[in-house]
Amino acid sequence: MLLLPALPQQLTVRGTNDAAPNRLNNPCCGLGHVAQHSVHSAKLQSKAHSQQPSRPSRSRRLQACVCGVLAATVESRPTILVSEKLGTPGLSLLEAYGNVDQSFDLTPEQLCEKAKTSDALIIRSATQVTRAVFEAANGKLKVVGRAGVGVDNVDLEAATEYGCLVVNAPTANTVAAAEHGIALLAALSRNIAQADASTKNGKWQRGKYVGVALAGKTLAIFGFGKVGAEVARRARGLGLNVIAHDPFASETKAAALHVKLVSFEEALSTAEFFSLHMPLTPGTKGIFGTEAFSKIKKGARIVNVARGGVIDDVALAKALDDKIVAGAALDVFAVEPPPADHPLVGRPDVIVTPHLGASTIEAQEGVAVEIAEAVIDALKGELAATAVNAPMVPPEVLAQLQPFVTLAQGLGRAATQLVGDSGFTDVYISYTTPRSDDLDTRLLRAMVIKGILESITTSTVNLVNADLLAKSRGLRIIESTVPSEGRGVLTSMAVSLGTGSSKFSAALDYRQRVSVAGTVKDNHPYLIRIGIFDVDLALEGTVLLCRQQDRPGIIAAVSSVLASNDINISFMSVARLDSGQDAIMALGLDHYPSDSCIQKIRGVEGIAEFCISTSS
Ligand SMILES: NC(=O)c1ccc[n+]([C@@H]2O[C@H](COP(=O)([O-])OP(=O)(O)OC[C@H]3O[C@@H](n4cnc5c(N)ncnc54)[C@H](O)[C@@H]3O)[C@@H](O)[C@H]2O)c1
Ligand SMILES: O=C(O)[C@H](O)COP(=O)(O)O
Repeated sequence: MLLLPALPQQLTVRGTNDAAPNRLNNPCCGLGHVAQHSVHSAKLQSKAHSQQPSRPSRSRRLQACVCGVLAATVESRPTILVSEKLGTPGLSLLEAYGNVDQSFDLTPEQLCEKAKTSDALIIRSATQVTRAVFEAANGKLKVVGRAGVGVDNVDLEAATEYGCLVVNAPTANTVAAAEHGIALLAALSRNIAQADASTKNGKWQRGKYVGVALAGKTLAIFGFGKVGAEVARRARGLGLNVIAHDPFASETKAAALHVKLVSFEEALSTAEFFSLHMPLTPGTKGIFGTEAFSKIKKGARIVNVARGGVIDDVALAKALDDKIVAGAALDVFAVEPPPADHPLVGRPDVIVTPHLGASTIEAQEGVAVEIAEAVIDALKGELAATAVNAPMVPPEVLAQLQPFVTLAQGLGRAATQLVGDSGFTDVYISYTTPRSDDLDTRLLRAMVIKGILESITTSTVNLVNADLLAKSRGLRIIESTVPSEGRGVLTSMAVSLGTGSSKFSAALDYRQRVSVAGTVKDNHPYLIRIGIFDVDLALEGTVLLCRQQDRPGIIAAVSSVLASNDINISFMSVARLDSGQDAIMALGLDHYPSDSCIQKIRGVEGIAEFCISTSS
């Protein structure tokens, strides 16, 4: 006997043959007859008769499907911690949806403490969201929203491990950053900041602050992404010749802006001005170091509105001392604010701004709205378009896959519940689909993994971390598609686990894998195969699965035990290999049977094995 762990949804088993007589409502009423009829109906086919249980509305069920993807549903008003100044329009959106806690300048300890009770955290660049924050939150934190682009202040690995979605606002401050880059470029070429300070100091030093022209010079952009491209557009308007280095940029996009893509070395040796616009990653950290400055064109000027860490400050100070670099304009620093003894901040050949790239009224309103919407969507369980640590599923794909999300999770769970003591590492997921060539399986795969892992780990499993958790537990996911007729996205799905043993041996297929298959009918998930038996039962509620001899009386005996324990049967499905051979029966139960009832079922003659699956 096997008592299967709980399914998370409160659902009830039911069948599809709605026109069939409703005799199973009361197991004392003709159950044996109906069961016998079903058994003899077809070889390896089951007949199903059902009572329609009350169920959640379709819209609620679909909402639950999507919420399950991110496990980000929040029952009451969510708590949204805003740890840095956020534009008013974004705050208004957040306040309409949840309880907003605006707490600025938190110490790391205070942030951890607040994370324990916050569903969402909204930050800019000053808040360090470390592993400790996710550890303290322990799953409570569903989403971190970065009101801006750079997420280098968020430990993405830890966020993913804890199933916390990270979203950003990648577009609203692009122009502001580009404009700041251009402003610094102009200021740097004409000594604006130094001349301003000198003049305000009572001096009139026209000879000292002679600048250099931009027009006709070459600007090298490092990082030809959103900001880099906008800087290029503006720089060309100033008469600069623009080249760019970006290993991942498209030639077409560059050509459209009349920008030549070049190697790192060529950019260094060719340009008079440098503007940095790449993200801070392990690959770009300190990329402007001693070696780069040894190759740079003498007298170059550097603007950095990207991230402080991409420049090695000591190496730049040396290059300035050696007059290899003529000047620098820095908006960003490896540590912000920079310490008093920073090697660059106090120099007369360096101008600095306190990370102002995104600080225009327009950009701040834009990022605030962009991030508020993304965070609210995530809290509602919808997939955010600006997810940083989760696959992006386009809305149209999501709409098509929604009905299969519950099925995928249910199959993963059902298969896992049927595994014996030997465990498993190989997970085979097969999609029968008319769209075998372009089916995006990431969402369904994540939900199968969620179904599998939920019963064996305390970690939150969702679309964000499913693949990672599967890998960390040594699971090997093998996906395949089987072409089918039709126009839908999917006909059916099967999940098989590579294990030699099952607690319910009828669940083993011909390859000795625990195997279940299912489909979606009228937006409800159904099991259509267990092992080598075809069945037809809704993947919901409490189900009693029995393997028994195919002979009269057994089904009646089991239902009589249930009836004497006042357990209503809502649905049944019977399948057999051949007349007189093994058969399996699935009974939907309104209640979970008591221990004594289970003992009595165990005692029914002819029952070889049975198990109970329940959602409550
Ligand atoms: N100072 C500010 O206030 C401010 C404002 C906005 C953005 N930023 C920063 O500016 C940078 C760019 O932002 P974005 O929105 O354009 O990002 P983006 O992702 O659109 O562009 C970044 C580009 O850098 C490229 N890149 C990656 N590695 C590279 C490498 N080793 N060498 C050259 N290029 C490389 C990428 O291919 C990409 O095209 C980010 O670091 C962001 O945080 C700063
Ligand atoms: O990455 C960004 O978006 C910029 O660095 C802006 O940072 P901020 O929001 O702290 O101004």
